Amino acid sequence: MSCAPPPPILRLHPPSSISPFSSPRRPHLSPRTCPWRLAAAREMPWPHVLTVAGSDSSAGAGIQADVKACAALGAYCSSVITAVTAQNTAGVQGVHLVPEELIREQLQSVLSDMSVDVVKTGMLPSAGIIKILCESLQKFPVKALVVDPVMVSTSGDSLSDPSTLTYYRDGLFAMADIVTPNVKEASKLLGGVSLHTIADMRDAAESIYKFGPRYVLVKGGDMPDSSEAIDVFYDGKEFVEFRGHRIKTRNTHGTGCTLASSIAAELAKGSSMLNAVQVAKNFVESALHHSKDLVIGNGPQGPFDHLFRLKCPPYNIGSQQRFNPDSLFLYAVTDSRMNKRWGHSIEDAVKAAIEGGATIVQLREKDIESRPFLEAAKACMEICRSSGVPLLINDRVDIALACNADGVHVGQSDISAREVRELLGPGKIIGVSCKTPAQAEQAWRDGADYLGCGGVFPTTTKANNPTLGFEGLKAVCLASKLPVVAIGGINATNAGSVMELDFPNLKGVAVVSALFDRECVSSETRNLRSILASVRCLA
Ligand SMILES: Nc1ncnc2c1ncn2[C@@H]1O[C@H](COP(=O)(O)OP(=O)(O)OP(=O)(O)O)[C@@H](O)[C@H]1O
Ligand SMILES: Cc1ncc(CO)c(N)n1
Ligand SMILES: [Mg+2]
Repeated sequence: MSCAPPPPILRLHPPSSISPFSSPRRPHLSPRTCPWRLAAAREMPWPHVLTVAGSDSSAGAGIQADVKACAALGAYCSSVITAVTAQNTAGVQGVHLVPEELIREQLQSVLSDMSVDVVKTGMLPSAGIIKILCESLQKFPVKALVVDPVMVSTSGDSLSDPSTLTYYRDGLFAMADIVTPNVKEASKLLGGVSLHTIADMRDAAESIYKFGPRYVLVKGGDMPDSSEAIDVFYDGKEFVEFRGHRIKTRNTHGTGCTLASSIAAELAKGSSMLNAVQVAKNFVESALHHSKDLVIGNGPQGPFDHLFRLKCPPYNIGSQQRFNPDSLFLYAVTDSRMNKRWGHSIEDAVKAAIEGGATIVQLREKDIESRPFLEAAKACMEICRSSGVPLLINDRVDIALACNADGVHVGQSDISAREVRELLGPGKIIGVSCKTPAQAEQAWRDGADYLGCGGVFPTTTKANNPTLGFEGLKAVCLASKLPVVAIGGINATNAGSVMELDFPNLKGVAVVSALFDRECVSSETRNLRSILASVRCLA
């Protein structure tokens, strides 16, 4: 590509007159004087990412990928277009830069009006454009800046002028929260060093960090001969390797743009940087997995489906309430043998637990046939829905899907939380039983919503279940940011002492026999709830 000077194109209006409309221009409204803002009864925040990037006519990368990724992850995405490219699945056929003054104008229009949370950059083809962006960001500071230093397309075509290197290194990087080069870009930024191993990627991340960003992620999508796609993250002190399955597919056009936009969307939603990168990495991997056999175009590199989740069950993205960790407060876990012993049906047991104040229910039915289990699960769903209590199913993703349960709880020997997420989609709750910090870390990486940690006390409900004690519970709570519910041998006598531990992420207790191996489930639940509430001062 030749970036300077841009190839001539048919101009609709001369570059000197940026606005084709007659003046005066619309003024920039202040939020305080805006009449429709004053009229709004309640403002709902909408996480907002502004992408400053190039258009890709094939819509797999660039602005088009950014808008789709943000939409898929629930963020609004506005766009300042820096260049228009002619691309398809074979490569880049043409590039035309948008006049710099119009880029400045686009930045001013969006940043002055639209409460942008995070700016994400993609193709910034000229040094002048980077300079304008730096000036605009100084004038309109945002919460975070994600810089994807796009230089070459995966097809090998150049997407930026060599003079941009200095402006990236000496200007934009110092303003960035995270910089996300692929190995080729990292090499260019560092004067052509060759990167072949994870150790090389770490060295590169360390060197790029010195240009001033808060975090660096060197992406390894283009590293050859590996069953894993490994990205190296560096925060100035420690390295984290983000490892995912390498999906065998030709449809990888736009993975880099999508990763950076997904990080931006998660940051706009309030995530920490590590969490944002993990969610983004999982999102790209899932999207590639779901798109691996799609065919579009005749060239060697196709686009993938950012909106793959719309095709996943349960087809109801966005209709689910977000998981509220406080619902773990009094977690009732059913057991069919206990119900049989006391002559309770599953439905009656669940109804009674909710009457007594259970805040979440899990059906853990180990010895019941699938069909009666599903019938009972559907009846329990109705009971739970009408009382606003989430219902999870232990282990059985098929039953959870069939009754549209609120989620699934899995143990260490069940299918992984990541696979459950693939099957259930993003709106559902996933819990994982964990005994160690390493298991907790894995559950978080797999996209779990909460951890069940135990057995805290000896229990007869589960055979061969080692007791962790308070020390084991503490280790898991301290090692994880996820909410935790304690489980194992918890009853009215010892529940208070568990809640008194008062770790910030220890949200409640999960109980089986102390609720269900009793004649009157509702009064046992009520009693336990008042014990917990007296410790946590909750009514
Ligand atoms: N085949 C694959 N399977 C799984 N993950 C992949 C695959 N290819 C790339 N990734 C992941 O996608 C993300 C983007 O990395 P990549 O190195 O492809 O960026 P990029 O070269 O800038 O992308 P592009 O230029 O195509 O937009 C990384 O998290 C990387 O690990
Ligand atoms: C417009 C645009 N931005 C970024 C990339 C990198 O994938 C691309 N191919 N095209
Ligand atoms: Mg790539």
